[in-house]
Amino acid sequence: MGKIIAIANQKGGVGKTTTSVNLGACLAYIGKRVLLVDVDPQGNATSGIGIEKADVEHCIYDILVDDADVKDVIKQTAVENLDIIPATIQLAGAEIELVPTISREVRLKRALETVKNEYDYMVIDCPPSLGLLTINALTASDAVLIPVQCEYYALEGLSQLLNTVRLVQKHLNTDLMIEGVLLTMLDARTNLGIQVIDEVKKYFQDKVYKTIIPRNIRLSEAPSHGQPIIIYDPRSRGAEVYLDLAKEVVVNG
Ligand SMILES: Nc1ncnc2c1ncn2[C@@H]1O[C@H](COP(=O)(O)OP(=O)(O)OP(=O)(O)O)[C@@H](O)[C@H]1O
Repeated sequence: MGKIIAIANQKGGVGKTTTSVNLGACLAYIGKRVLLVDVDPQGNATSGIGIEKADVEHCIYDILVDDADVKDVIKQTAVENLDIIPATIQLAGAEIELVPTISREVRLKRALETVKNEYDYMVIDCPPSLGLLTINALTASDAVLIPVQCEYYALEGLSQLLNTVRLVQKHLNTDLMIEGVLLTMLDARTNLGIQVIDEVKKYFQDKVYKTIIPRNIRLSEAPSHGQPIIIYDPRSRGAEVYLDLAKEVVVNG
């Protein structure tokens, strides 16, 4: 049975999509069968892995709102072992359209269960909010990975996220675990980065991944080429660290 990991933090621009795409691609690179699930209406994971929006006939919206069969929505990517459930801007309406529907929080869970045996890992890219889309992702997942950007106020807003995780654990998904906290966009030239690392480790202790993602220009260029870093520039520091993260995720079980 595949492990489902939600990449979540309601703060914008902390590295959720970069981590979803590159963790997914690196897990695939080391031979795991991976499904990337784009639950962000911005659809950046979809375009970042090289899927043209114009080529997307069905997307995650059809699964969540119209009960479409997951198998009809999954697309292969150019990366071996890596499939995707794409998102388009149509998904922006789902947050509101789902409100009056039956079992609105468990729709993604039920859908992913139908293909869970076909993958070793499913990685869900969440939107920057704690609405119904993120709740669906947390309800469907075995674990949540929280990217935290190495900047001032890094911990700000995390108590809201942790509160949402606790509510989901209590009411919707008792099995949900905190997979780990990932420090992202570290600028090693500043003392600030080191202070943030200390602060986050004090708070989350052994939940913080050993792998820390530095700021790396190649990581920010790769999405515009529709490629994960492991394909775009396999020798870059960015490729190295996301491969380290994939291995850490596998070792953690
Ligand atoms: N390690 C890194 N080094 C350099 N640039 C990065 C790195 N990680 C992310 N970025 C860039 O920072 C921006 C925000 O990253 P990303 O889109 O992954 O964040 P996000 O949390 O998914 O954002 P949103 O909340 O909008 O969904 C992007 O332009 C991305 O290319």
